[in-house]
Amino acid sequence: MTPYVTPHILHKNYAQAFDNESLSNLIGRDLEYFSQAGFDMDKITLKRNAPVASLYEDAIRNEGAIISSSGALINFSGKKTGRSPKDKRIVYEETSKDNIWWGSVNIKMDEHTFEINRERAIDFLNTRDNVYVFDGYAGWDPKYRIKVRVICARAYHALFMNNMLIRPTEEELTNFGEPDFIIYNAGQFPANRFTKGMSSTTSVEINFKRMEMVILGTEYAGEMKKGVFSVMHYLQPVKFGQLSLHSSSNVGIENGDVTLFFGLSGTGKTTLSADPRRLLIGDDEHVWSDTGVFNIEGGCYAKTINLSAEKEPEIFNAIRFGSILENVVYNPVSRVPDYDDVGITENTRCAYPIEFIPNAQIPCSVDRQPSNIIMLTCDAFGVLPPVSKLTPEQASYHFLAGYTSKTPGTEDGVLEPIPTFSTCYSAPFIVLPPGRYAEMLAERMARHNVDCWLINTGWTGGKYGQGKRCPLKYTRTIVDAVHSGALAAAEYETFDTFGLQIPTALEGVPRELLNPSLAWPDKGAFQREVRKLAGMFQKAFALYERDVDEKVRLAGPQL
Ligand SMILES: Nc1ncnc2c1ncn2[C@@H]1O[C@H](COP(=O)(O)OP(=O)(O)O)[C@@H](O)[C@H]1O
Ligand SMILES: C=C(OP(=O)(O)O)C(=O)O
Ligand SMILES: [Mn+2]
Repeated sequence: MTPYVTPHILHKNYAQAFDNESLSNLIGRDLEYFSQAGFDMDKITLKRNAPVASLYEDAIRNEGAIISSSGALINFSGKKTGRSPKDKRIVYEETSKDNIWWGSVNIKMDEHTFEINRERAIDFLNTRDNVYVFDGYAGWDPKYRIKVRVICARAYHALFMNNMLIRPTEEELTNFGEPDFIIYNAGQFPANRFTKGMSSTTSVEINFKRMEMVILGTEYAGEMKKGVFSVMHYLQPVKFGQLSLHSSSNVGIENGDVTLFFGLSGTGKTTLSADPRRLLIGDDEHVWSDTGVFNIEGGCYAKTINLSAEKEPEIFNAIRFGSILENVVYNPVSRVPDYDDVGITENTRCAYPIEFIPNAQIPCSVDRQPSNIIMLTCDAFGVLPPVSKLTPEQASYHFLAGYTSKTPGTEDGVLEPIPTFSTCYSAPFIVLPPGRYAEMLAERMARHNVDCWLINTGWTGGKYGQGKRCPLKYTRTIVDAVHSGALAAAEYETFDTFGLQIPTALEGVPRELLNPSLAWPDKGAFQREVRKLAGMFQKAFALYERDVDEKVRLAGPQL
């Protein structure tokens, strides 16, 4: 079969895009690349940057996808419905060996095993009739962006990355050239457990020397977008000298003030950054550069569990033609999604292009330094106050400690909120030693005089199972007060043991909620949980103690 190249979705004139001459260029160059990589070009049909409509058709025809009542494509990722951190590895080679933070997060893989898995992925892709290619960018700032190529067997995965990467213009696509990073996604096919270094049939691996990623044995689409983030979390500091952030970001419509929201999965980055009073720069991955802030991605990946038009209208309305709903249960007659049904997983998701959010800042970058940093934590112990103001030392301390919980479903095997210390609020994606990100953050915060807030979107009035999660409306009121300046001007009291400054009053938020010692009915139980959590902080922070200033070490909880 002759390989063909389909026009990019943004192209206005299909007829022109099928013009033979412009196509032959692409085919010539791509043929060479794909043949060299081992693709059987006589057998497979390559679909490069295929139109959304045709990806819909293929996903429906070949993968059991369904069109939802609002036009989104409902897909299923199979057995894995969250990330597989235990099966994630980085290749140990001369460029990575002295840079990477090796340890429990970054498991070593040898170069030969990578080649075996890469070949296995390509062999699998060669058994398919259709192989999808999506070429796009990561990073909205042309100075710091990279070109990413995704090669996969499912139309669903191609559409997912069409939504999550930055979509090139027709001209950019024609002149795309060699990609900087390639993802081979053969997720339907297992890794061979007898291959040296494999511990299961799932394998997600990055090779920084080859600048390639191979996925076997998991079809969870989120692995690809977080793979791109891991690469940027490496390249931005190492190659460009810029700070990559696992954060969302938005900018004030009136005064152009920029806010970064750090947070591990499920803490509220996506939910809280979609704010009708502000323009959305991005919901998950950014770079704080010398000149401002830019988004790494071209789309958002929202959790849809218990989603409602009333509570989260921007996200609810982004679920339409072109969006992908992942593992969402739907009514088989009406095709209406049931966001309350967690029968498949609690980690139900929707991936949509960022322009589906009405007040998105496009291009997704600003030439302004941040004014506020919000560190989101989801405290399952119900101990931390819903908001506290951090000193620069406390900011460094909490960033390194990264205390929060893993939310159900996002990682394989996590069934209820599990307290965790996720350094830099991005442990599953961290590549370099945490101190490197923390130093850059502290330096930038000091240089630009940024205010920092710790916001607990987790439990209040009792621990998980007893208290309740901080109602979203109060968290939104708190975030509004950060932006209006009302919080900066508030009166503060000290929250003992943790030494945190908490506002004594804030309009729209009940007084007893602001101070957890008032919210807990059982004071003795509260004190015990405070001490328990403080002890956990101290234990977790021991890892970083030697590398930080005395002042930062003392900024943590004191028993
Ligand atoms: N107080 C709160 N603040 C933020 N999100 C909340 C709150 N209470 C409940 N939620 C829910 O928690 C989830 C947060 O997920 P999300 O914003 O996607 O997190 P992230 O983008 O950090 O992974 C959403 O389902 C949201 O509706
Ligand atoms: C997609 C993920 O991240 P987030 O929940 O931060 O969007 C993830 O952790 O798999
Ligand atoms: Mn998110």
